Amino acid sequence: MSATVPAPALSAVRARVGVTLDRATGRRAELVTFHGLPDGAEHIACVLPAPRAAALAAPLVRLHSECLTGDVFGSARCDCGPQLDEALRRIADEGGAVLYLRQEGRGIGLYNKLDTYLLQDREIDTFEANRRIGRGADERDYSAAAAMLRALGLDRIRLLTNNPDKVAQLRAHGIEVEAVVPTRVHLTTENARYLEAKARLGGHTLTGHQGDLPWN
Ligand SMILES: Nc1nc2c(ncn2[C@@H]2O[C@H](COP(=O)(O)OP(=O)(O)OP(=O)(O)O)[C@@H](O)[C@H]2O)c(=O)[nH]1
Ligand SMILES: [Zn+2]
Repeated sequence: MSATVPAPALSAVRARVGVTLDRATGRRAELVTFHGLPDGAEHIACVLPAPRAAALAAPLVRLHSECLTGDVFGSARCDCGPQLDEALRRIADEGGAVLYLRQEGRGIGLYNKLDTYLLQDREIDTFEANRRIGRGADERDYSAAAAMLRALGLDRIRLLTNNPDKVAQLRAHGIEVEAVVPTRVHLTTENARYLEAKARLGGHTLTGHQGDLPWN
């Protein structure tokens, strides 16, 4: 009689690798990989343990959508680089996780995003530019993020975001978002048009800014 090999559990943790994060004040973290994520992409979690004083609050979580231009090269066209730094620092202070989601260009991919930048250079906003190349304004789906949170045992969280769609999608997947914590508004002259489009067309609630926002 042959033994039955159990099918691997859907979306389980594959490996936890210890690293020191210079970007988050030298704190130790774990980079976590997964088996069986619903979209098959190589999403990764960066888990930071809670310091003792913060251990009672629900963990603080950021779903960070990949932005190679902003995260790696520091492009000033968007606010992704400063948002990633802010998230790592705050989560290092409070305990939680950054899920680094491979959803470049709000799901359209890097080359397509760079094509839309050429359109944006002709005064077309970031959402319309996606549509002009035949793609959705925002194609992101957070079911993999929900599966990662579940595999990490993080079913009850505080979510660091200004994007209501992330909250709605996680809740629809059964993640208890106990509180929504706004990220700072990293406004510069170069990214002002991008942020204005997020607030006006993307439904983002940009409130965490000291002083008036130019589009209010
Ligand atoms: N298509 C497209 N994608 C962009 C552009 N600028 C940034 N992105 C992508 O947008 C994603 C970040 O999304 P945002 O809308 O800035 O912020 P968010 O993550 O939805 O919301 P927050 O949680 O509040 O930060 C990343 O995947 C970036 O690659 C752009 O001009 N066009
Ligand atoms: Zn960006």
